[in-house]
Amino acid sequence: MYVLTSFLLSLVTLFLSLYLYMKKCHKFFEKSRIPHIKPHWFFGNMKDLFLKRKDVVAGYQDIYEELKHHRFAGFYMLHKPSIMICDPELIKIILVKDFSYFHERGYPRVVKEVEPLSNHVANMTGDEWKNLRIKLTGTFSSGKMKMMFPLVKKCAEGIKPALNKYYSDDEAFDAKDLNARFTTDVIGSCAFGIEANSLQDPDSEFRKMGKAFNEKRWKTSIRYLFPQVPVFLIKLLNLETPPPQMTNYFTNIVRDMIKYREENNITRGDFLDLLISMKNDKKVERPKDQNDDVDLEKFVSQIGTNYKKNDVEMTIELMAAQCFLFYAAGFEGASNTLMFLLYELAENPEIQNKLRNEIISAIDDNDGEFTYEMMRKLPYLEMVISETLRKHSIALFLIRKCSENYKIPDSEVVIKKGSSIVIPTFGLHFDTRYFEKPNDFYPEHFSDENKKKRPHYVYLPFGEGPRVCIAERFARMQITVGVVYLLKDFHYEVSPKTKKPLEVIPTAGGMKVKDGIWLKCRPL
Ligand code: HEM
Repeated sequence: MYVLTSFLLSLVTLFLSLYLYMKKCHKFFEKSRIPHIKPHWFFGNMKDLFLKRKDVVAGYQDIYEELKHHRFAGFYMLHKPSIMICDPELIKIILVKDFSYFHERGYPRVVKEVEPLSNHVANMTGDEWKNLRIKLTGTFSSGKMKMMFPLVKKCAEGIKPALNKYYSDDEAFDAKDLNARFTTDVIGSCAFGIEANSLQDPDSEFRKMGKAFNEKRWKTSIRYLFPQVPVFLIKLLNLETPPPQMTNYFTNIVRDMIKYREENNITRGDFLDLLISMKNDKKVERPKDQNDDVDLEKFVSQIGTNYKKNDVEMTIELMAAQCFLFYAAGFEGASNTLMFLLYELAENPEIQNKLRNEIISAIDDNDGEFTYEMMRKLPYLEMVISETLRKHSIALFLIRKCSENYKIPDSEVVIKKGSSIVIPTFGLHFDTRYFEKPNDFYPEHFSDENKKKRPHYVYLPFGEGPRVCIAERFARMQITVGVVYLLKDFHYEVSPKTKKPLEVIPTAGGMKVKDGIWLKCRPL
């Protein structure tokens, strides 16, 4: 009896302590005088999400719908307060003008000694990030993209033979798998300088390694939940991202490739070449490029001058990590955008036909050749890509961590150092104030006329400000080339195997579609 009473008393005390703690945390917005949604005492504003009554996308959309008429407002992830910025002008101030307060995303720290491949520019912070970002920004200029165009095109030539395997026996194919293999070949060629050949051989070693990395993203989620987990536990529980055998595999490719190129004086015009030239010319702080359309001066002024400018030593490990970036930060974005685009075209045959006509007549007018310059002459394709990136944005939201107490302009509210800021990409992309038909696939959202009508900073597929996606040009080029090669020889339709509605799950790497997207294709 005594044991039972003590047990019950302990339970009640525990529950009461938890209740009082949560209540105290949930006073934050009230005390700060920030408008917010009334929280549940335990779940905060995440009740439907935690009880799986709603998926993550729908859950966040509901929060945005409740908050969207405020310039900024608060919500609680369990006990943790987050501030959502809804006003486009304020979004601009936070992402660009007052960037120096918001230069971090608050990602879990990288332990360089045990996970050197994660030591890439997307994960870096402070001066380390600034110095490397300045150095790498020029490697994604239009001039450099023109150099990489033939490599991407060569990979895209593998799409036709890969698809030919599917239409012959009238079977549906998985658009997710096909585009993942194309993206893998592009990463192999442009970042690592190898022929990955995964379009023809789905079991190629390079594809298997990349696939394994993307499937292991749940480990990243654990690191988000426990950002300060000690190194010995990371090792003990195998939480290194990526795991050691993957680190060895990708680092060895880079090491061997650099040695081979240096010994044989070989250049290919790829990303690795650019890294090698940085390694060998330590004094060059930024890549020199006459053909550069990257405004580095503006970029440097945006990131602020209060940082220690230092040259970066390009070690093999650091170079390997930047090559791996194409997997870690770029893979899901590029391959998913192509997958969703194909799905939307299969669902919307009129759009598909209009797009194909544009592509085929541009190629015909150019003596049957698809060239880099032609990419600018495909306005409808650009609209279709932009609409795909709106409706199927890879990121549910952008995040920033406040690095110093920050007074929100035209308000009395001070955002405390360490607070999380959420910019609701998805919410903005589906807001009828900015996009007339948010739930449709409607490329006219991106006609010149409609673009002019919208405020800036409501369309954010690649983010904005100095921490914007470094590779937007590369990603757009890869997607454009991919779509040209997918459409010029084949027509796409939904099949009885196509799952509707699609089950989309946001993960640390981007949106994932459960069970793939099964389509039918027939040759033209
Ligand atoms: C369609 C394809 C892609 C999409 C939609 C996309 C989108 C994004 C977004 C939303 C961000 C966050 C921006 C912010 O916080 O403001 C980002 C960051 C980044 N992306 Fe991409 N991305 C794509 C492809 C790529 C590729 C191919 C690479 C390859 C190198 C890449 C490299 C990066 C890097 C390095 C960052 C972090 C930049 C920094 O912190 O300085 N992305 N991307």
